[in-house]
Amino acid sequence: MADLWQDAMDHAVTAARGAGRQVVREALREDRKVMTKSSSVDLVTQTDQKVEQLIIQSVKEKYPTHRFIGEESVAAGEPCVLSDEPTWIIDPIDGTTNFVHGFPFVAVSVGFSVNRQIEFGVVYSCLEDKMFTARRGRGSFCNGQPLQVSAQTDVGQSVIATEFGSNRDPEVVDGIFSSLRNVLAIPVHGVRSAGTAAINMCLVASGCVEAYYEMGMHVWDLAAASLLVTEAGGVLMDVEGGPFDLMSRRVIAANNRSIGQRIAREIRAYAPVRDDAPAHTQ
Ligand SMILES: O=P(O)(O)O[C@H]1[C@H](O)[C@@H](O)[C@H](O)[C@H](O)[C@@H]1O
Ligand SMILES: [Mg+2]
Ligand SMILES: [Mg+2]
Repeated sequence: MADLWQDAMDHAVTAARGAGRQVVREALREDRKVMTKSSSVDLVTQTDQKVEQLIIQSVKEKYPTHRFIGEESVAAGEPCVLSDEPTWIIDPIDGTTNFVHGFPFVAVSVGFSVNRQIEFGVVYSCLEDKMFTARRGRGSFCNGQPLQVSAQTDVGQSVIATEFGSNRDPEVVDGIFSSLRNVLAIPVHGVRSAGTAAINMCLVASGCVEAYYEMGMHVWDLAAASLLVTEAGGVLMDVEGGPFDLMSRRVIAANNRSIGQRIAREIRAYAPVRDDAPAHTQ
């Protein structure tokens, strides 16, 4: 059967690869002017803004009725609304801190939802030149090769990915370290941070790490890569073990439910302001 969204997915792949190769990688050769958003450690550059505008413009020309949630557009005051309408969910640079410092994990992330369900996800890891793609019901791939989550069932034989985020509120930082301590003391083989939610989730999809958890990231960090995880056979859940909610800013992505639930028991959960809270949706 013909795939209704194949053209759109092809467009996302071309746009993400083009932006990653021609804009992000080129910008890494030059001085990067760094600006801040919500705090002094929440970074943004002109490259983030340029990539987002390039992708949105190219999509608008082809699909004038489609909607957008873009990280830098929301930062500039655009609403963050996930409706039933076809919506492109864009993180122009996932891993901006990495980008600023030349730490080599930087991704362009493009998710696409219809009826609040992710139809396809595209994550281009710019420096690794890896194109991660997933289409709902049709599997996950890296550079065209199928992906499968790890078969590990013993959490004690697992590697877990997480991030420290950009919230330096002492209570939030204490919670992060308390969770990290508990996870390490399970004990697991190790804990890793790629510096980007999207790449951490692609690592789960690739079978390199068994689970990734974080609180405080946003819908644009998760949208595309969430489908990579499930289409590779993994599961998504809330950090307290309940159903995953794309707008909640909380996630566990795991290779299977039992490892996900085991990690959930160790997390000191908090509730960040949701992406669909009124201040973000007007
Ligand atoms: O702002 P960008 O798009 O680089 O994304 C975020 C990461 O993806 C988070 O996992 C991570 O924890 C950081 O909060 C980071 O900001
Ligand atoms: Mg991001
Ligand atoms: Mg970003």
